[in-house]
Amino acid sequence: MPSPSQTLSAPAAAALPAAPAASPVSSPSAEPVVEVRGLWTVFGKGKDAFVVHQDLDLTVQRGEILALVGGSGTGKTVLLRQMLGLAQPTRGSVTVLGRPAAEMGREGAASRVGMLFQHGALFSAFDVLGNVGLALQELGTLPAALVRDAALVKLQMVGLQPAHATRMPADLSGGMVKRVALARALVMDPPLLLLDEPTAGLDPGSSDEFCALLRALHQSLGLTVVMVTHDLDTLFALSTRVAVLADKKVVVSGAPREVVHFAHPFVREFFGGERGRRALLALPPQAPAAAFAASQEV
Ligand SMILES: Nc1ncnc2c1ncn2[C@@H]1O[C@H](COP(=O)(O)OP(=O)(O)OP(=O)(O)O)[C@@H](O)[C@H]1O
Repeated sequence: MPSPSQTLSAPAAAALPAAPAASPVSSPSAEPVVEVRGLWTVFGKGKDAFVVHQDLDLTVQRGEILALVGGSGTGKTVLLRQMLGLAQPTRGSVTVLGRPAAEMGREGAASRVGMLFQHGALFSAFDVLGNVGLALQELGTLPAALVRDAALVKLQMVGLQPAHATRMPADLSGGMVKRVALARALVMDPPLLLLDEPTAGLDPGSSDEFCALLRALHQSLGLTVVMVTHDLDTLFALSTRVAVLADKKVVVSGAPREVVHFAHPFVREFFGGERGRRALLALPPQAPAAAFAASQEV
């Protein structure tokens, strides 16, 4: 059993059946997309200071789908916001594609990182096409027709029709809101996609469909994905690696079927029980990405 902060590495990986050769776009390579080093996040000051992250390290390699899990308030969403450059570390660094995330600026962020916020966070005053094309329109450098065409392409990519383009967010189903939000996140073709509870609020059928869409886009676009999820079905359906946030840092990371056995109260509580067993049993005998994910560094 690995010690805290340890990656489930070579020995654990060796215990797994050999993974089939993965396609080039989805294979994690030794090329970090996200590097978090010595991260401290402290809110408040003096006697009110509240430490969320304490000397946290995390590396996300190209092509991974990393699931970040942890108890409520452990700083998962804050960490995503730091990767997007929307929140600053108190100390330490968060680097995306070799540059400090905080220095990306709004346009730079949109072309490097796409974010799917929990519940979609669509602008209620704009129709579907307006929401999807917003980041391109804000650049101010493209003709309106081009922005419209690019947004239509992205709508199609997420399985929506041109007929949906003029609908308002209030007239969309939960699954459609997620798809529109995903199209918006991908409008500038970012290599990194951040997902905050991607299937929250969806019924099981819509959740499965959305997972299938995410898997297909990860494969076809060669995306690197970091997702926060409490949903075990989503975690096991998508992730190539799981990182557990507890005690203010990443206490373990590795292939999903390995991390479930890590001795930590949160891991026992999160993966234990009937739901965890069911989700684990539903895994194919050799999850394709599991073996190579097990050898990644935390
Ligand atoms: N801007 C802020 N100012 C002060 N405290 C904050 C701020 N943003 C987040 N926090 C606090 O930091 C902690 C971590 O928040 P975060 O939303 O990242 O948790 P989480 O792990 O995503 O939790 P959950 O799973 O419940 O969504 C919480 O206690 C939250 O109240």
